[in-house]
Amino acid sequence: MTFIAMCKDILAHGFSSEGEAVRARWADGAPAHTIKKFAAVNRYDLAEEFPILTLRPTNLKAAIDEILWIWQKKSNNIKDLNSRIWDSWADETGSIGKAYGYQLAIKHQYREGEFDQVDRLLLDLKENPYSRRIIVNMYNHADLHAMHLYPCAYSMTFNVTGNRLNAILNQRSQDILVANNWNVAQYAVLVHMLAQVSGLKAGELVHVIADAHIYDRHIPLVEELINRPAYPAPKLLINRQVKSFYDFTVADFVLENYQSGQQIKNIPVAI
Ligand SMILES: Nc1nc(=O)c2c([nH]1)NC[C@@H]1CN(c3ccc(C(=O)N[C@@H](CCC(=O)O)C(=O)O)cc3)CN21
Ligand SMILES: O=c1ccn([C@H]2C[C@H](O)[C@@H](COP(=O)(O)O)O2)c(=O)[nH]1
Repeated sequence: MTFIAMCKDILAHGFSSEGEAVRARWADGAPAHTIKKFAAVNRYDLAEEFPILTLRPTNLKAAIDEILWIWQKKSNNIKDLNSRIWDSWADETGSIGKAYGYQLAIKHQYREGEFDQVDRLLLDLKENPYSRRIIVNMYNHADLHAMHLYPCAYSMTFNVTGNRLNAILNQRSQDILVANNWNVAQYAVLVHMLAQVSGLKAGELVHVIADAHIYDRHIPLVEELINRPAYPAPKLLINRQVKSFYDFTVADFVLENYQSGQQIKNIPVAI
């Protein structure tokens, strides 16, 4: 299983940041050190199975809500998000700065007219699916100074092979325990959504993680987690009536037979 193999690799061969100056902090102010691996590359065949972790539950509804917040609502304000996961990075107005959804709402001039990056993507998938130029990129240097946290999952490259929509998710940094299951499941759902509204089938998701890390306080939790039994992948059911990307809601997704281990309660999140 991909997650277990990656964690074993990081735990056994990871490089420790002890002794280095690190940015992230624990709630008590202590530096949040990690052990990390450079460039974890994981492939998920979405035609084969839905890649959601079964060692512990993932709140898929909340993960989809966040992906819709970024890609569909194109919002950077936690008032438009139904979970509290971004609270620590929001200012008094609820904004997380010019990050994620803010970037996807910006309109750009193309030869075909003015579009934001999501509308540009939807147009390409319908009209020019075999293009090798279908990229969505949120890592905008001009605005980094105004982002409360630099985008972690920052770009997607789409590539259609036959009738299959494949995608590479580029992530510069990942908190493996808190966010790997979350990011993989939500981007897998995004590929399914885009495929459905473009008359395509979901193909492969390739997740490239430049800095794949386990925080020091997560090490015993990960060691326990990866020794649990895994269960067969559940089935993701999607409302096939939805024809427009902008019509999807969290209610259009149902996980059938999601069997998993116990939740790990109160995982500390480095800020
Ligand atoms: N250190 C760190 N790790 C992260 O994963 C992370 C950040 N910082 N900063 C910004 C966002 C916030 N992210 C988060 C934060 C918390 C959860 C989390 O607690 N998820 C729970 C339940 C969430 C819920 O039900 O509302 C889960 O079960 O997955 C997920 C993603 C991902 N990102
Ligand atoms: O979608 C996300 C958002 C954030 N993260 C993690 C990765 C890092 O642990 C922190 C960000 O700290 P940096 O020092 O900016 O790398 O947030 C994630 O895994 N997934």
